Amino acid sequence: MLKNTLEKPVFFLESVRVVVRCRPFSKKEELVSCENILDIDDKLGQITIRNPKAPPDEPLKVFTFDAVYGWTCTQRDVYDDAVRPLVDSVLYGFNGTIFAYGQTGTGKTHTMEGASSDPEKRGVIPNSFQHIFTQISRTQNQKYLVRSSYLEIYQEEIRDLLCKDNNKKLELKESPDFGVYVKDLSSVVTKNAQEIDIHCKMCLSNIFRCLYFTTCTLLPSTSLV
Ligand SMILES: Nc1ncnc2c1ncn2[C@@H]1O[C@H](COP(=O)(O)OP(=O)(O)OP(=O)(O)O)[C@@H](O)[C@H]1O
Repeated sequence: MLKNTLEKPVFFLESVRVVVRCRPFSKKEELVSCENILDIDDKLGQITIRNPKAPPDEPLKVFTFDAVYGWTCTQRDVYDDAVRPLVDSVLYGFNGTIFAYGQTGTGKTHTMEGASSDPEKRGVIPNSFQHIFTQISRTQNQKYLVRSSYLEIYQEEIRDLLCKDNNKKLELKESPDFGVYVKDLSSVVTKNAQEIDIHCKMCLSNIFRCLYFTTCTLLPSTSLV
């Protein structure tokens, strides 16, 4: 009997988790002596914000999240804690989305893409590709089909970044069978992380982005026991 090496993932109790990553000051912010107004408590998942212009008796504003990551957190820390369990559950057959949100310059691209040349600086996207294909290569009694799509949502308009004519605006639809989907969005079958990387690089030159996400569909097919 062939052994299934895919471990049952640790599921989060919540179906939606909100985590916050606070980036360090940029050189420019240091040069103009920006003042830190945040206090991060990663054990409690809390961020406390002090309004520097407020009178001293004004209460601090405290916000609680599922997790918070301070400026010393590495790309690997963020991946292992916030993303790895979700990707594991996708490999187990569940749907999962990782969505980066924040105002310009807050670190979405750094967190999601990072610098692909340095393994320590790789972000969520390349790390999840690596994770998915490593796990697939270790699984012996299950076959996977990985399809990748790359799209941009900018000012309410959806563009297919794998399509040469990406000026065509796509529509968001809902079907009783698949749920919400993007009509006519192209997808390519990908066999390894490098192939996805090549597709992403082709797409990146076309991006003028405000928000994006990638989707990977994993379709377990025949189970060989
Ligand atoms: N955790 C971090 N550690 C070190 N540098 C960071 C971190 N997060 C972001 N930066 C740096 O801060 C700058 C802005 O980050 P980034 O480009 O990722 O922001 P963004 O949210 O994607 O902005 P935009 O919406 O304008 O594209 C970059 O120079 C990036 O390298």
